[in-house]
Amino acid sequence: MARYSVLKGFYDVEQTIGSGGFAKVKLGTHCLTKEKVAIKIMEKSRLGDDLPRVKIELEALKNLPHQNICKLYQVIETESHYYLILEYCSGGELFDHIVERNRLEEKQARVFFRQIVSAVAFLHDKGYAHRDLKPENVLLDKEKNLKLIDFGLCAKPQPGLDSFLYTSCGSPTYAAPELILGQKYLGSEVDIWSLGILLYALLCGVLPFDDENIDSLYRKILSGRYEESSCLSLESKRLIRSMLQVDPKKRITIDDLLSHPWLMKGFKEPVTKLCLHKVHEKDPSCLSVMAEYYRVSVDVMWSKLNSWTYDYNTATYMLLLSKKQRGLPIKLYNFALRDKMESGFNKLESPLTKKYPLSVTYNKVNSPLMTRCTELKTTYLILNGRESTPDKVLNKELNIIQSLETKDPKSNIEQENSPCVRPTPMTRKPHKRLWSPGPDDTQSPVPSKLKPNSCSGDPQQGFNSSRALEEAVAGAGAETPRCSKVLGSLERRLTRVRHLLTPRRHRTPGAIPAPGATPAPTPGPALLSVKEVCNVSTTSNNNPDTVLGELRKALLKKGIDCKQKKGFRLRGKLHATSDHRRLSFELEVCLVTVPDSSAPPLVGIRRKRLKGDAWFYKRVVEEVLALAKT
Ligand SMILES: Nc1ncnc2c1ncn2[C@@H]1O[C@H](COP(=O)(O)OP(=O)(O)OP(=O)(O)O)[C@@H](O)[C@H]1O
Repeated sequence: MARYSVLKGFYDVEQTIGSGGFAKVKLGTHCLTKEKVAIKIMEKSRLGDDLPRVKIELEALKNLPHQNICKLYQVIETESHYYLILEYCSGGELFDHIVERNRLEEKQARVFFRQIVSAVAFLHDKGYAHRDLKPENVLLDKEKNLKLIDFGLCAKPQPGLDSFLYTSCGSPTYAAPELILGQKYLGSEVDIWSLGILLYALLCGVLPFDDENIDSLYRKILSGRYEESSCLSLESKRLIRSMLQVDPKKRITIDDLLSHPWLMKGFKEPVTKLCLHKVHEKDPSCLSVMAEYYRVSVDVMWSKLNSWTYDYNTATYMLLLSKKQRGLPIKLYNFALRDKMESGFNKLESPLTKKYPLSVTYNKVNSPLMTRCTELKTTYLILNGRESTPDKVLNKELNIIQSLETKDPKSNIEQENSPCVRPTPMTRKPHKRLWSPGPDDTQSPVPSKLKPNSCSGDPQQGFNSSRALEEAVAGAGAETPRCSKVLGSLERRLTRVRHLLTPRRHRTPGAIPAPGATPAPTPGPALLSVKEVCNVSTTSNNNPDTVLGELRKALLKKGIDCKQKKGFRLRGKLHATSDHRRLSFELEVCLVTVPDSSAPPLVGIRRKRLKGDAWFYKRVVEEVLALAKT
C-alpha cells in the first residue's frame, strides 16, 4: 500500500518537520481549506509499552482547547498507525529562540512566559498536570503565539489535582526534587518547578542545574542551589526563587503566578487562565460554508459536527474557524473531494438506495458495487475515525456482499443494517472514546497486573507510561504509595528514578554504523532558500559546496556519523551508550535572503534537532559550527 494512503485526497503530505522518541511529524495541507497542518505519525508496532501515551495525549488534547495549547483537529487510526492532525506551528521550538539569541530580553521573556503560565493554569484548572514542561515542548506559530505540545506524560488524577501522584516521569533537568527522590508528589507543584527552570533558561540561556553526570545533576537539584546569574534582575531572581523551592509546600502556586508583579509589569491585566477562542462553539458562518459545500441543511451539518468525533469534518470546521479568527476569508476548495465525500454519506440515504436494494444491483464479488462499498468504507473511516480496523471492516463487508449474492433480492432489511448501508455519518452517533478520564470511567482499561506500583518494573521500559496511564485513569487516590516500602535507601531510589527520568529516545536500536567517513553523494540541485532567521546562521563564505564540505569535515572531526540527504542537507548522528548523550540533527546549507533588501542572498546554515537532549544538541552544534571554517 502506498505510504500514507489513508491521507490521500484529504491531506497533501509534505516534508518531515520534526521527530521525537515516539513520532515523526510531517507538514501537510488540508485539501478543503488549503490550511497547513502538522501530521504526527506514530507507528503502533514501535510504540510497544508506550501505546498508552497516545491515548493519554489524545484525551488531553481533546479536553484542553486553549489559545496556547496546540489544537488537535483530527485523529485517524489504522491497523498500523496513528495519525494526529494538529495545528501547525511554523515558528519552531521556544528552545530554538533561546539558542538563537543566547537568552531573551526580560520584556520578550515576559510575553512568552505569560502565555505558558496561561496554558498551564488552564490545564491545572481542568484537573491535568503536564509533567514534561520544557522549551522543546513549547512551539511558536506564525504570529509568535506559544503553543504547548506533547501531552503524552500528563496526568489527570480522578479525585482532583490535589491528590498525590507517584510516577516519576519527565526530563531529568526539569524534574523537581520530589520526583528525583521518588516521593509522592502533586502534579501542580512539579509543573511549577519546571516552569521555574524554563524561565531561568529563557532569561539566562543556560539551565540552572546541569551536569554531564546524571548523579551529580540530581545532587545539584536536591540541593536547590544554582547560580543567580548577573543577567537576572532583582524581580526575576525573586520570581525564579519562588518557583525553585526544594520544599514543594514553599513553592508559589499557579494562581499566585497569574498576578505576580513580574508577570504584571507593563500589563494591565493578570494572566488569564480562560480559553479565549472557543473551538466547540456554533459559528453560523463556518457552519453555513460547510453545509453549502455538502449541500445539506445547517441543522444536519451541526448535528454531525456537534458530536466532536475528531473526524475530517471536525478538522474542516476547526480550520475554517481558525481562518475566521485570523480575519481570512472562509471558503472551501476542492470540489472533486466534495463529490467523493458527498457520495460517501448522502447517497446512502437517498430514496434511490431504498428503492433498489443493493443485492439487486450486483452479482459478483468484484462487482462495481463491491468497489463502491470499499470506497464508501474508506471514505467513511476517514471521515469518522476508526470504528474497526480497516481490514476487519473490509472483510465484514465482503462477507456480507458475498452472502447477499446468494440471497433473495427481496430481503433488503438486513442490507439496510449491514455495514455497507451504514447510517449516514451526518447522523451517526459519536464513536466510543478510546479512553476518557472522566469520573464515570470506572472500567479502567489497564489490566490488573499493571495496577499502580510506581517503584517497581523495569526502568528500561522508558517513561514508565503504563503507570502514568494508571495514574491518569485510575486516579492517584486509588494508588498505594509503595516507594518507601520497595526501596529502602535514598541511594537506591535515586538510581531507580534516574532510570525512570532518563529519556529513552531510541526505542529499537538498529545496526549502528561504524563511526567514520560516509562517502558523500553528489549534492542535489536544490539549495533551500530561507527568509526567516530562526535556526539559521549566516556564513562569510559564498560557496555552498565549500560550506558543505567544511561542515562534513567538522562533523567527522567530532566523531559524529554524517550522511548527506537530499540537497545540501547533512544528517549528523552521535551514537552514545548513554541515552542522555545520543543525538540526531541536521545541518543544511541554504540561501538566506535578507527581507526588504536588494542585497544578494547569503550562504547560511540551517540547524534542526531531530532527536536527543536539546541542551546537549546546542553544545554539540555550537562546537561543530566553531570548527567548520565557514
Ligand atoms: N504542531 C506542530 N507543528 C510544528 N512542529 C511540530 C508540531 N508538533 C511537533 N512538531 C515537531 O516535531 C517534534 C516532535 O514532536 P513531539 O515532541 O510531539 O514528538 P514525540 O515523539 O511525542 O516527542 P518526545 O520524544 O519528546 O515525547 C517537535 O519537537 C517539533 O519540532
